[in-house]
Amino acid sequence: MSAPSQLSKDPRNNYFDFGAARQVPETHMWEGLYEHPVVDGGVRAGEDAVPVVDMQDPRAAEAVARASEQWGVFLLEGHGIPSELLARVEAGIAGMFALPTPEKMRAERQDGEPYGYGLPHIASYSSKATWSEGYTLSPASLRAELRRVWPDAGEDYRHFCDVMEEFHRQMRAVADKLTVLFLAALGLAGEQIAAVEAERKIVETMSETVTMHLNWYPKCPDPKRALGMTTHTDSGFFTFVMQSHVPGMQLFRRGPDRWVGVPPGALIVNIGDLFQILTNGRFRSAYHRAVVNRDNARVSVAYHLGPPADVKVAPLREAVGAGKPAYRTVTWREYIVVRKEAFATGGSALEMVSLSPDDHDDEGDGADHISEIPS
Ligand SMILES: C=C1C[C@]23C[C@@]1(O)CC[C@H]2[C@@]12CCC[C@@](C)(C(=O)O1)[C@H]2[C@@H]3C(=O)O
Ligand SMILES: O=C(O)CCC(=O)C(=O)O
Ligand SMILES: [Fe+2]
Repeated sequence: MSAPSQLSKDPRNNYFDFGAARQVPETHMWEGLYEHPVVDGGVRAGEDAVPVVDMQDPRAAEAVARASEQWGVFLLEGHGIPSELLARVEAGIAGMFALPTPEKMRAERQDGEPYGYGLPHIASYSSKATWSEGYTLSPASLRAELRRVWPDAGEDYRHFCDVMEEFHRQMRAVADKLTVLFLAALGLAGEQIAAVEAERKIVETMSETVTMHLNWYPKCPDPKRALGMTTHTDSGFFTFVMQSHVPGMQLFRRGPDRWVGVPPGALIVNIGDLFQILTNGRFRSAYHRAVVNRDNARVSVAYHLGPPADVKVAPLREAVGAGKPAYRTVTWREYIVVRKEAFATGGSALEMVSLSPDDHDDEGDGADHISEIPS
């Protein structure tokens, strides 16, 4: 059985015990994490303030368009998910990761398998290990999946499944509403969507393919040298990230190069690479990473939405207009392979599927295309 990368780093016991670590070992020590300054992205941060979209605002679609074009990320308010549910999700996840390692390892994700306990794909693309644990789940197979952790299907199991299913139900409803806002932001009205096969397929299938990735970032004795999640863009259409009360997500922005700390509390929406392709580059995906801290362990949940793995994604006719498609057609499955290559070369996966790489301008403001993964 092959172990997830971070778990295999310590040859003495085959997993790394974060709770017992008094310092960051060489295996988990990253260079150059603070090459660029870190600034606060709170509401009063002027041009560094991460955009906020209130779903209840009659002009929400305009705000979605602006934020998706200029940042590729926004904080979502007015979504109606009770904070009490989000607190239960957080407590449930913290409880699951607090289980003894051998119990979690029963659900270890196997090579080539999409779901299970273990670090995300991108963790295996770096030689250094991250200060985190992960669990990837499909809501469709949640109960069967979690029986691997809790074979007795007792009270803890039932409670965790109930909480995560309720979270999924509510997130799915928010995703449907946000999809309508995204389409309105692109100038596509309901009748047009129904009439155009590609758009109809996207709207209908997106919430069937949800993947949840649970992240656990333990307290770290030397947080400036360790990293919770490697710098990346999400690859699907869009992702919701719930990061409760402990901050940790940072966004990379150009002009000047800096990391913007995302304030905790609200639901975060990240535009993914396939959405950038679909909108012919109008909406931009954003590089982000997760840092760790000394005083608090942190939980986050990423709720990834995208097309079925083998559906072809190409720039929408309406987004291309009289211009040219900026990207070739790709499936999500193909794109994940391209992204792995991009990590190996330090390049940009979007650029690798771009039809006119020379047209990209790498200078300028934060919305510009970034052709290398920022360190
Ligand atoms: C649906 C998915 C998006 C994801 C790959 C995956 O198949 C399941 C895990 C997701 C995740 C979570 C952490 C960061 C990320 C880049 C990774 O390696 O695994 C994302 C993937 C993605 O957005 O490409
Ligand atoms: O934990 C975070 O803040 C980031 C998580 C993330 O980017 C992801 O799971 O895709
Ligand atoms: Fe992400």
